[in-house]
Order: sequence, then structure tokens, then C-alpha cells
Amino acid sequence: MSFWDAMAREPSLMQTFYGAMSGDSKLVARVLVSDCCKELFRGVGSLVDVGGGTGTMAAAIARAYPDINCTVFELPQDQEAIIGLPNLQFVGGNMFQENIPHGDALLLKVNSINS
Ligand SMILES: C[S@@+](CC[C@H](N)C(=O)[O-])C[C@H]1O[C@@H](n2cnc3c(N)ncnc32)[C@H](O)[C@@H]1O
Repeated sequence: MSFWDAMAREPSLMQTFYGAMSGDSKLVARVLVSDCCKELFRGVGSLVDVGGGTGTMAAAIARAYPDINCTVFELPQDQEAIIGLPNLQFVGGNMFQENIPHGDALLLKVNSINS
């Protein structure tokens, strides 16, 4: 059983974990969508956040760049995801077993506790 499968059996642990991931993403997103990183997004029309959790990072990018079509590719799970942005969608899947959706840019962000 994978770490992710095990965690899915513990809803409170899962909620804590994704809350921590989201908090980290909020912090990093503030830098990523600031003026200093504008060059990174030049010419990008679509972006896929692989393993993007509840969508915190992708949502920040989608808000800052309404012309970028953002997709979160994530294991199907019962977590509250960010909804309501016209240029943000979620696709459920396993990156090791299924094709990752096409995007001009792929984002694969891990949290500092993993690195
Ligand atoms: C360390 S968390 C990082 C979450 C988010 N990118 C962030 O930085 O806040 C890793 C994420 O990858 C997802 N994940 C793990 N294995 C995956 C797989 N095989 N396919 C797709 N997503 C996966 C997990 O559910 C989790 O949301």
C-alpha cells in the first residue's frame, strides 16, 4: 500500500497533510506570481500542475494569469478542491499509470518537508 493509499484511510491525517501543503503553496505562490517571475510565464497558454493537491498553486497562477488554462492532475481523492475559476480544472489520475494532460508547461512542486 502506498503512502497516499494509507493516508486516504485516515481522513483527519489527510486533511492535516493537505492543509500543510496548501499553506506552503500559498507562500511559494506569492513569489511565483510576483513581478520577479513574470518571464517564466511568457508564451505559456496552458499549464499542468502534476500532483497539485487541492489546487492552491494552480489557482494562484490562474488568478494572476487569466489567459493561462490551468489543470491540476492529481490522484482521485476526497479533498476539497478550489473551484469557480474559469481557467482552472481538475483531472483525476495517476501520473505513473496514465497520460499526464498536455500543457505548454508542467509544474511539479514538492513541499520542503520532502526535499
Ligand atoms: C508532497 S504533495 C505536493 C502537493 C502540491 N504540489 C504542493 O506542493 O503543495 C504530493 C502530491 O502528489 C500527489 N500524488 C502522489 N502520487 C501521485 C500520482 N501517482 N499521480 C498523481 N498525483 C500524485 C499527492 O496526492 C499529493 O497531492
